[in-house]
Amino acid sequence: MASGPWEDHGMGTQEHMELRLVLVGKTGAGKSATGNTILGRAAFESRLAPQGMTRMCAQESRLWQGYRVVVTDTPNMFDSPEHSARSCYQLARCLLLSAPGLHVLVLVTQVGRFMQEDEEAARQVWRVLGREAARHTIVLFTRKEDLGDISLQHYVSSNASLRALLRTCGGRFCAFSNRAAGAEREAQVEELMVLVQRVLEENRSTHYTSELYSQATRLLNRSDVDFEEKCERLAKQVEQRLQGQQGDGVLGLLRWCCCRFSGDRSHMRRFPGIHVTEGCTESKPSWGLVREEPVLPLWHEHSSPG
Ligand SMILES: Nc1nc2c(ncn2[C@@H]2O[C@H](COP(=O)(O)OP(=O)(O)OP(=O)(O)O)[C@@H](O)[C@H]2O)c(=O)[nH]1
Repeated sequence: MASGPWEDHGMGTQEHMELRLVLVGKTGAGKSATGNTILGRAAFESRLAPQGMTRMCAQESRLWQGYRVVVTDTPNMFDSPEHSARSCYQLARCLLLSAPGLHVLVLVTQVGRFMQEDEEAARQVWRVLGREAARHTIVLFTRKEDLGDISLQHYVSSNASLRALLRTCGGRFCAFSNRAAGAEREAQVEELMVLVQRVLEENRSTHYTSELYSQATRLLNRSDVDFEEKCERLAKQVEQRLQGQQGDGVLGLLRWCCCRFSGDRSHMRRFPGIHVTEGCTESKPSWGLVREEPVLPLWHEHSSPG
């Protein structure tokens, strides 16, 4: 059974409790290589490829201090804002593989190459999974060796977008050199697992779930439908959800303003990207002063998702 920081999570005494980690990020960020570091073996194919190496979500696991750490590797599922059928299918596959819900979402990005696509990957994955998934997110930087003499802390504090992203993720981040081997590699895994432990503590040891995950679980219980068919069916639900959200904007604005004017900010987290420009006060609401914010969420201006 687990020892040290892992023994007291209220997760029961069952051997090999599952910890489901899902790796997401843009093409070439190092998701597969990170998965291999965590697993301690070359389980996923990791190679530089202009169009992306990983085509299908895949899952592998290892035992770690009495836990079964289950890692789901994904392709870039958010390569176009239009949400292609391929992306919806991969999202569905990812949900089915990690049902009934993920414990930790690992957002993988490269040191020195944090770009709009990384922000987009984060926003899109939270859009599909639900905004509260940010509470389960850890940002993991690959190519740690490229930092040279610069500390990771210094690196992240020098970029405003990164700072915003990390605030949204509760300040949970770490860096891997996926070229590392042996003790150095295991020390990195240990560092990540300390953050995983934090996520568990902050979420009362429960996994993250959502309506789509519930649908995935219901589908998994159907013995009359094969896995491919389950993926196809859930992909339709994913597509509908994404389409539904496009029409949710006005309703979102309305709800958001109502929350703001009533002083209740608890619902604001549900509508990331909606921002009130200067001049819109609680005593003087104005639709004209409300706009969609193209970058990360508004809540880092007001409160973190605590
Ligand atoms: N030097 C160095 N190279 C890395 C590191 N992590 C990943 N790479 C390299 O970056 C390239 C892309 O890595 P992948 O793991 O395939 O990236 P991915 O995000 O899974 O890519 P797709 O599956 O194509 O979306 C590979 O050539 C890796 O060897 C790292 O920490 N250091």
